[in-house]
Parts: sequence; C-alpha cells; structure tokens
Amino acid sequence: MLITVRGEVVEIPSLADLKHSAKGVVREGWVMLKEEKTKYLPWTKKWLTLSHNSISIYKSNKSDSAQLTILLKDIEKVERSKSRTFCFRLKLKIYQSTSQALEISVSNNMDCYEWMDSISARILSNKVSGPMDPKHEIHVGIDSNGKYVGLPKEWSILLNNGSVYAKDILEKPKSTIQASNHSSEEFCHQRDYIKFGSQIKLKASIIRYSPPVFSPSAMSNEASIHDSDCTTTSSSYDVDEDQLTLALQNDKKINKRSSETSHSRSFDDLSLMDSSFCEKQQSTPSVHNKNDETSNVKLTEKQVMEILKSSIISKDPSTLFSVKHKLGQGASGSVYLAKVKADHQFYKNGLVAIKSIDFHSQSRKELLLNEITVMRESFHPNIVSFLDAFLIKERHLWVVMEYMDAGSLTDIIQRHKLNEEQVARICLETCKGIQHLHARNVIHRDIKSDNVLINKEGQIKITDFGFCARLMDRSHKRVTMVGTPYWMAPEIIKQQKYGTKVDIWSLGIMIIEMLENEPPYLGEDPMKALYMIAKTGTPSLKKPELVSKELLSFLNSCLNTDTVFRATAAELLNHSFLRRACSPKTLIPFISADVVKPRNH
Ligand SMILES: Nc1ncnc2c1ncn2[C@@H]1O[C@H](COP(=O)(O)OP(=O)(O)OP(=O)(O)O)[C@@H](O)[C@H]1O
Repeated sequence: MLITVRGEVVEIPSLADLKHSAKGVVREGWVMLKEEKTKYLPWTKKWLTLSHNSISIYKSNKSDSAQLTILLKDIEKVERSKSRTFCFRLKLKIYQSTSQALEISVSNNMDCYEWMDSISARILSNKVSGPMDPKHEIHVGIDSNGKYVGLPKEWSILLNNGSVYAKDILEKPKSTIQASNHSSEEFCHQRDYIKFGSQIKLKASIIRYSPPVFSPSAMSNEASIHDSDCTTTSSSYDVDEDQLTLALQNDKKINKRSSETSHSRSFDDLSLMDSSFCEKQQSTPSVHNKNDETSNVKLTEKQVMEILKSSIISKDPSTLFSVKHKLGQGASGSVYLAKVKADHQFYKNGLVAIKSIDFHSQSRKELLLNEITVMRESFHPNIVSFLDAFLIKERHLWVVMEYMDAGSLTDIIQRHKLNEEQVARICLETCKGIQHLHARNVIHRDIKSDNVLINKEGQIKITDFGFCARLMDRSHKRVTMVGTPYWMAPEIIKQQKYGTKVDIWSLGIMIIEMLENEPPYLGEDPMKALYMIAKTGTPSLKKPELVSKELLSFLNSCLNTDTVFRATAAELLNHSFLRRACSPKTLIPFISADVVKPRNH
C-alpha cells in the first residue's frame, strides 16, 4: 500500500505483508501508547511493529492497516520516560501538525530496553546512506619539481605536518589502498568512540577478516622452527613495508578468490564447535580440517539456530529474573544487571549479568556459539562464570553470567593511577586465566582492559569469548585476522600463522594501558595503528625511566615481536615481577560503589 507521510510517498506493507516479508517485522508486540501532546487522553492498548525503516501502530494484531506509521529517520531520540513504570519515549523531529513525542509503555523492564535498543540500532542504520551522484573532482599529480599538485587542503596539511602515514599512502599506494579495502569490507564492527576532552578514544574496535591463507610470509613459515608457540622464522621484526605490502596484496588476491568460490572462506572460529554444541547437532557440517583451514564451512543461520535450540533452554526467563538496569552496551547486545527472583536460589548471590542478544541482527551468528561454548567449558576463578543461556521466541538469546560488580579494568584505569604492585596483581590474575585457556588450546584473541572485569572482592576475571579460537593441538596455527587493532600482535597483522602467544602480546599492551592509560597509537585511526604495529614492532613506553626493571623485563617478555622469545603464560607466572603482586584487598579502595553506575537510557 502506498501512502503519503508528510508529503513523501512511502510504501507501507500491511501487517500480513510485513509478517511474510524477509525485511519485515523486526519486533512486534502489545504496548500501551499515548501521544505526548494529548496528555489528558488515556493510555490506549495498541499493537506496535518495528520494521527496518519504520514503526507502525495498529489497533490490534489482526488489523491490516496501520493507524500511524513513523519513519525511523523522523525519530530524533529514543529515551526512558518516567510517565509509567516500563516506559520509553520517541521524540520526533519537529514537523507542523504532528505530535512531538510518543510515550510507549510495555510490560517489563527488559522489554522496554529491548524495544529501545532495536529502535535505536535501526535509526542509526537508517541515517547512513550511500553516496549520491559522486563526481571525480580531485586530480593529484606531480609537478616538475617532484611536488604533489592538486592535493585537497586536508591532505596538504597532513603532509606538511610530517604524517608518515599520509606519505606512505602517496608513495606506497598499493599497500595502503589495500589496507583501506580491509577497513571498508572487513571491519566487522566498530564500537564505542568515547570522547575524553579533545581526544577521541576508540574504546574497542574489532577487526576481523578471513581468510589470508597462503600469505608469502605464512608460506615461508611452513619451513620454520615449530616450537609450541613459534610462528616466525625471523628473529628481527623490523618489518619492511614490502612484507606488509605483500601480505596485504596477497590477502586481496585471496579475498578475490574467496568471492569466486564460497568454500574458500575460512571460518576458523568454528573449530570450537567440536564441543558440546556439535555433539548435539548431528547434521553439523565438518567445520575443521587440521591441515587446511580453507576447508571450513560456514554454518548457516538455520544451523546455528538449530544448535542453539538443542543446546539451551527455550523458555521465558522472566519468571527467574527481574531486570534492574543496563550495565553496558556491547557490539552484539546489551548487558543488564538482573535480580534473581526469591525462589531461584540456584543462582547464588542474587544478582546476575545478562547479555541480551538480538539473534537476527547478528551478522556473525556462529560467534555467539563460540562465546557460550568457551564460557560454559571454562570453569576457573579468573574466567567470568557462565550460569545459563535462554533462547526466547527464537529471537533473543540471553546469556546469564556471574555479575562483576566493579566493572571493567578500563573503568579503573581511567579513574586511578595504579602502582606496580597493583599492576602485578592484575597481571597475575589475568595470566592465570590466560594460562587456563591456553592449556585447553583456546586462544582468546581479544585480551584488553575492556575484557577484564573486577568485582568488589578484588577478584579479576577475563570475559568476552566471542572471538576465541581453538587450536587442534599445541603446534596448530591460525591465520585469520581477529582482534582489536591496538592490541593485536604483529604476527596477526602480517598474516603469519599464529598461536596462543598472540594473547601474551595483548597482555603486554594491556600493561601499557595500565601504565599510560591507553594502548599505543590510540590517537591514530585503526588502520594506521595496524600499520604502525607491523612496522614498529615492540612499542616504546613514553617514560621507561619511571618503570622498575622487573616490570620492564616482564613487559619485554610479553612484547617480544619474535614469538620464539615471547613468554608463554606459564613462564610469565614464574616471573619475579609477579611476586610483587599486592593482595587483592589492596585493590578494593579503587573499586568504590561509584565505579559501576546504571547508565541513563
Ligand atoms: N559479567 C558482567 N558483569 C558486569 N558487567 C559486565 C559483565 N559482562 C559485561 N559487562 C559490561 O557490559 C558492557 C558490555 O559487555 P559486552 O561483553 O557485551 O561488551 P563488548 O565486549 O564491548 O561487546 P561484544 O562482546 O558484543 O563484542 C561492558 O561495559 C562490560 O563492562
């Protein structure tokens, strides 16, 4: 059905159409609704549907046409409202003769947040459109003096400021053009740009792509020394740009190849599926071949759903928990604090953290299996405990975890200067967790302060297992580029085969975060950071003279670019620096009640 919304012709599918259309209803349900301008009118019960670009209000779930449709691009803000208990407000952009806001009330807190999250996520995606009518207006050339002419002003400024990266782009265009191709095609998600004063901090940007299988550097490693964790033949990490260029070119070729034959895409995370999930799923395709990562087959959405359905509880957990407030937002979903209802003391302590994931909006659904599998199997005092998982109406996945009531290490680093004894305690506990994973041939691949959580007893635990990979054995190596750029080991960036020691590099970067508040190159964009890590190798501390010899030695053991000489987690646990660790109680003063505050949503 075509209708006119504020002068614009829009196609509004009927409710029946919506239900059957692939792009149809994202979320629907009964709500109580009120237009803000008609405060004197009572709340009315309506059927609300959210599609990818609009919200429609129906008299009932049987109605065929909507009473009101609002395009998501016309929504200015989604916010909590205090008009009723579980209520949110859609503030609309101001148009004449239109209500300025709608108040929507639902039956529980979780529902409220999920509606808000689903709407907000789609408002964002509706705001970004492709370029319109692009024109090629910039023509850069070189004049008779060898100088660039025709550069845009911003580029001239960059060059005059001596930006190595800008010069690299001009002088080595191939490598940098290929690098930027990764950023557009293969950045899986970027999240949480946080402003601190004038500096924009990229809190956590995940880059992953697949599958650089036979990079020249990786091929040369086939003949290299293969101790348990070594991945390179070279003892020097003065990576020449050509090596990086070659690796990037090679990756480009492989990506081209992979688009030609879908089977050539590697999905190495799926090796985790040799665990309990797959046992229950007889029809799961073989996902791993020890010698050839290219033979991995991607699970379809349906298969992932089948595995989830057969492995976890498909019932409504709202009888077990009452959601209190949102703790934070991750790339795959929101994390909530919830109280366990009185008669379910199976969950100790009364409070749990619930990660709520909208299954259908995940681009990499198999990573959800990763996360649950590793958490479920990894009982250890330094790994956040998995308690349960629920699948609600085949749409929402709830992962119930132990609640870490003092937030993440990032929160602490941003508020306090840690002394070396405290750094040693955090390293010791994180190392124990890493060793536990490595002993089971699991690589975490995303160790950083955001993924180290703390509780008020001063316990320190690793979380976020979405990017884990399992090695078939200690000598097995992976090649997929996964992780958060600033914390990524050079061998991952250079697409060499890598093993568990990539987590040790990331631990080293996390130590720099503890000493300097942020990882090296955080001021740079992620692509440049990758380039710098590969080019520079071991980063230098800003003020090494302020750091003790033991800590420097520990740090060097983590940040050795030659993986043969980089320590294992077990070796680090014997390092003299860790003997200086303060007692966990000494961390408690840092962990005041104000560290974790409910966010205003
Ligand atoms: N068990 C927990 N206890 C307390 N807070 C938690 C817990 N798990 C996560 N959080 C908080 O919730 C927020 C989001 O966590 P999440 O793990 O979803 O984030 P992410 O790692 O950024 O995203 P993703 O895993 O989707 O890539 C973080 O700020 C984290 O501090």
